Amino acid sequence: MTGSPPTALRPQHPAPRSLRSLAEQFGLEVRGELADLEATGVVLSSNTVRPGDLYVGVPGRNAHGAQYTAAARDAGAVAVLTDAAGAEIAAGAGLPVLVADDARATLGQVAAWIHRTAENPATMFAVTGTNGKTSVVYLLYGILRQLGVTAGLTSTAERRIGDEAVTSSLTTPEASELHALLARMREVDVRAVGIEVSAQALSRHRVDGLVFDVAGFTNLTHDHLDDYPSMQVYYEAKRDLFEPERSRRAVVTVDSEWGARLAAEAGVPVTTLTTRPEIEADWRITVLDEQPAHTAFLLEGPGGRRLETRVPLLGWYMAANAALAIVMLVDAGYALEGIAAALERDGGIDAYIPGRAERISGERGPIVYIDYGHSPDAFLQTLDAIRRTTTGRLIMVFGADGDRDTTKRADMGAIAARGADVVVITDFHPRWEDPAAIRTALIDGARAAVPDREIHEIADPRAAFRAALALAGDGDAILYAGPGHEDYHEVKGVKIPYSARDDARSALREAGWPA
Ligand SMILES: CC(=O)N[C@H]1[C@@H](OP(=O)(O)OP(=O)(O)OC[C@H]2O[C@@H](n3ccc(=O)[nH]c3=O)[C@H](O)[C@@H]2O)O[C@H](CO)[C@@H](O)[C@@H]1O[C@H](C)C(=O)N[C@@H](C)C(=O)N[C@H](CCC(=O)O)C(=O)O
Ligand SMILES: Nc1ncnc2c1ncn2[C@@H]1O[C@H](COP(=O)(O)OP(=O)(O)OP(=O)(O)O)[C@@H](O)[C@H]1O
Repeated sequence: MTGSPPTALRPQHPAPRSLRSLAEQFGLEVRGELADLEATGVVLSSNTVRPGDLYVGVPGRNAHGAQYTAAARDAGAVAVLTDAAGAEIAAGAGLPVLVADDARATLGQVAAWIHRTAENPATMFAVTGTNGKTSVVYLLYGILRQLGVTAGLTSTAERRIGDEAVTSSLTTPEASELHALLARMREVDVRAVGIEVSAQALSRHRVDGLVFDVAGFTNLTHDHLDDYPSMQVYYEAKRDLFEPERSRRAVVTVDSEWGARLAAEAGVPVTTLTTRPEIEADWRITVLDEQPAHTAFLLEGPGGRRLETRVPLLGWYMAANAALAIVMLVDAGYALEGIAAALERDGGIDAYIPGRAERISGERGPIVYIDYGHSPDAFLQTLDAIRRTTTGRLIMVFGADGDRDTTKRADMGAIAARGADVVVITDFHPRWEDPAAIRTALIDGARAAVPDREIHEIADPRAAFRAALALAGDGDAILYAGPGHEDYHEVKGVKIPYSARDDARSALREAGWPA
């Protein structure tokens, strides 16, 4: 990994594609002269144009992308693809214009064509659900490596090819970035790819132009109700992944009613998986042992197939995530016996998931977990998992996103107050909102649920974590939920450097504990 990673991974030896053929292939209206022009890439932002790229200008919340055609031209774009309104805007910029009815809806197929995604031999795995997507993608990646398979992934945290990684901005990249990433993976002979697919990605055409070999579903709980008017509409956005246009087959966790509905309504063959003894499913997970540093489980499937292993992470749900990854591999054609042998050889699953219940404390002192959970169910599950493996007190530090689903704040406060002995409420990406008002919403939720819970309100996250640490001793646990792998705080449009993991390590050392 380099010190200053590039923002996107692209093929280093792209094969040029004729723009005239592209226009014919996709029935695009051409304004201007294409002559023998060729494109070697396709991008959605003028800021990422490289010479030879096709720039795609789509309407956004703030601007029409066609407004940046001149900037794209100056950076070396050979043409612009946009809609009718964009074509008017781009007219004076001196680039040939390709016109589509809906440029964003065309982008996926165009990017797939330019990067020849259909010829990519890698097995493609998609993972969706409210919580657990990143975890499953890293677990797939880890197990594939244990099997000796060259693997890649894209997640909320990173885009990763072997040991090369860049930091992600979106959970699921825009289609232009995704197909370029897959082309780069093909150049280095990646044979299997795990792709985290958000509901927003499905709604916004980011995974168009790709048919996944196996799609996996974790769960569906309250989140993103700023983007979707109801849980039903949020569910429908996810369900779209489980249609033949997007996937060949699916593995669905049926612990929840949403999962059971999905298994019944999916348009592709479904294999089911559960952790609950009372639910019927093809595969069943039984948790055998829960420890702060690992969870052991038994996976049993059709025809008496079994696999007993452990995942180096806290919580029953990590066993569920690991089992989902294993069943997805089996459905893609990897032999369960081969997986079992590789895991046994290595003493269990070998995976590192940045900032997911990541233990950053040493052998002595309070156990400190930094987690990315920022939804009510994620809080519930992580608190429960820590409670089950901790003898001492449980102190939780958290805040809530500004300018995101405000309806979940009261629940987040309530769940924290019920699950933790002490709650420390702090700031977390206030963005353009008043941070004090966000804290108040969380505190009100907490007080309504448990009026006498010990609650501290400390705006500065560094001070909040140190206050939590001052209250903790050997045998106690601190859950700092929200920041996970992130290395910034977003305040009024500015990303201020802040790594909860680094800061918590420093705080532990300042307090005389190993970290
Ligand atoms: C609401 C939404 O989806 N917004 C996305 C959208 O931004 P926007 O509509 O504000 O874009 P805009 O600023 O109006 O610009 C319009 C166009 O001009 C282009 N432009 C703009 C400026 C410039 O100098 N040059 C240029 O080319 C932009 O790239 C864009 O294509 O297009 C941008 C470029 O692709 C995205 O980065 C941006 O995602 C934002 C950051 C976002 O937060 N999206 C969220 C909703 C999201 O997708 N989240 C899920 C979360 C998953 C989870 O938690 O599970 C995800 O998958 O990440
Ligand atoms: N299977 C699961 N069921 C419930 N909660 C889970 C599960 N897996 C993970 N979590 C919780 O959700 C948090 C986020 O996990 P993860 O990053 O894997 O989910 P995600 O779906 O990728 O989230 P995001 O889309 O926000 O990146 C974890 O730290 C944990 O608290």
